[in-house]
Amino acid sequence: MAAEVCRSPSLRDVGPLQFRVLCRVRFSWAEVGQLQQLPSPFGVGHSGLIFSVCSMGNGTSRLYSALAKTLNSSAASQHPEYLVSPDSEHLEPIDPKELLEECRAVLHTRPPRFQRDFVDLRTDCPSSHPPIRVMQWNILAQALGEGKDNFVQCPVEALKWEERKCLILEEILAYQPDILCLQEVDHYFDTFQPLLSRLGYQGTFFPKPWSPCLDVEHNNGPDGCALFFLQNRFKLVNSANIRLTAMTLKTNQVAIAQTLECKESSRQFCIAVTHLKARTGWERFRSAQGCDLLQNLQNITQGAKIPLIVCGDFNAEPTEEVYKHFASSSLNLNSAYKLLSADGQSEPPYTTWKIRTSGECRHTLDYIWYSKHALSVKSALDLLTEEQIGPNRLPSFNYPSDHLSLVCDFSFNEEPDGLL
Ligand SMILES: NC(=O)C1=CN([C@@H]2O[C@H](COP(=O)(O)OP(=O)(O)OC[C@H]3O[C@@H](n4cnc5c(N)ncnc54)[C@H](OP(=O)(O)O)[C@@H]3O)[C@@H](O)[C@H]2O)C=CC1
Ligand SMILES: [Mg+2]
Repeated sequence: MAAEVCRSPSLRDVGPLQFRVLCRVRFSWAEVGQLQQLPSPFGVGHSGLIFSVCSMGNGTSRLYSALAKTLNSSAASQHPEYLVSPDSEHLEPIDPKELLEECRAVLHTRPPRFQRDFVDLRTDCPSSHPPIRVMQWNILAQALGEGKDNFVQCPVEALKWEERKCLILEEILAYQPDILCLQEVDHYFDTFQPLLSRLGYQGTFFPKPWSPCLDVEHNNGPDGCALFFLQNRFKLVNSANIRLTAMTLKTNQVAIAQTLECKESSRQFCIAVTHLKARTGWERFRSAQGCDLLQNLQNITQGAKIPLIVCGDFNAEPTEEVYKHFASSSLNLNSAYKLLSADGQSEPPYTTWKIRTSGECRHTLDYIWYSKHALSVKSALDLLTEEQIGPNRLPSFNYPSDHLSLVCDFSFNEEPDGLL
């Protein structure tokens, strides 16, 4: 194996502002065998890529250094390279405004951002503490967008990572969520973890065990779920990386669940992110994965004693069984985006809209579930209109993913005892 440290500027990858230290690792298939013996924080993708599956930071950097020393340095190879954890300890904080300006400079040839507004949902529940802003977003894995998804009306130039990542960052910087729940992240270590840590977030990544990204030539590693929270607002109480099961079988889908404590109020809550199995024909499988996730969340919230927020691309319309399991769970959950409808009972008409070879795919698949007695939704970001999305649908030069971001502001209800 050969390990080398390379330095590269930030946003372009990524611009002149920042300076990054990255560790680049190359290893042979023989070494992949050795890597399989490693303890759980590390995993090996089936194309021979190494990745860490635990929360990043100093601990992982140290683990990585230890790993590098255990491998035989004579066995250099021509096998795929993968960028492992950058050492975020040495990274300077970034001013979000400066990063936004850098993103806009990269995007100067693109059409302007779509305007989306927060809808005030007026709860009669005043809170003395600032709301908790949660963003749910399937950001579209770069390898899947370029190699698998077949977005037939989307020009390949619109998918260029150097610009698309700026559109993703711009969306995050525009809404400044306190908590960010992402799916299809295949640029965690080289983009989101280093940049978001410099914006004050603590991140965790859990890749899919057999990510379809690894089948794509020139992939950037596996895709998975990522969860980020602002360190100045929350303290991590505990964290669980969950590989979902279906009828007791281990599946390729994952979730992250973390218990956080608000620094202002000392109130605790659990936040979870997941991405369930896609495609028609897999409805029962998704339902079983949902049941497994609910069971895990029952245990983590001590039988619903701790308020819960679950964000996900469920790959299921509201008519599906998995949706009904969540809606009728003893965890007492409601789906936040229903509150945007006139009667508060209907999900939005779409959260994803794309054109594949099979035709137009317009579906409601993404949700933010919350403990309806313990939490209130103060406001929610409205969705893009059909006109904004345009005739070629998503992704596009204006919007980086085939899924829309969902953003909600939550507050704790005053007297949740016994009502969770
Ligand atoms: N070697 C092995 O033993 C195994 C390998 N694998 C690999 O994993 C892949 C499947 O993984 P799995 O996690 O089950 O994947 P999923 O079926 O859940 O889908 C993977 C991704 O494909 C996107 N997708 C959904 N519908 C379509 C479509 N019609 N066309 C193109 N893309 C679509 C989904 O995006 P969205 O959620 O946005 O809809 C999703 O991110 C296999 O193709 C294989 O490569 C899997 C298991 C075992
Ligand atoms: Mg997708």
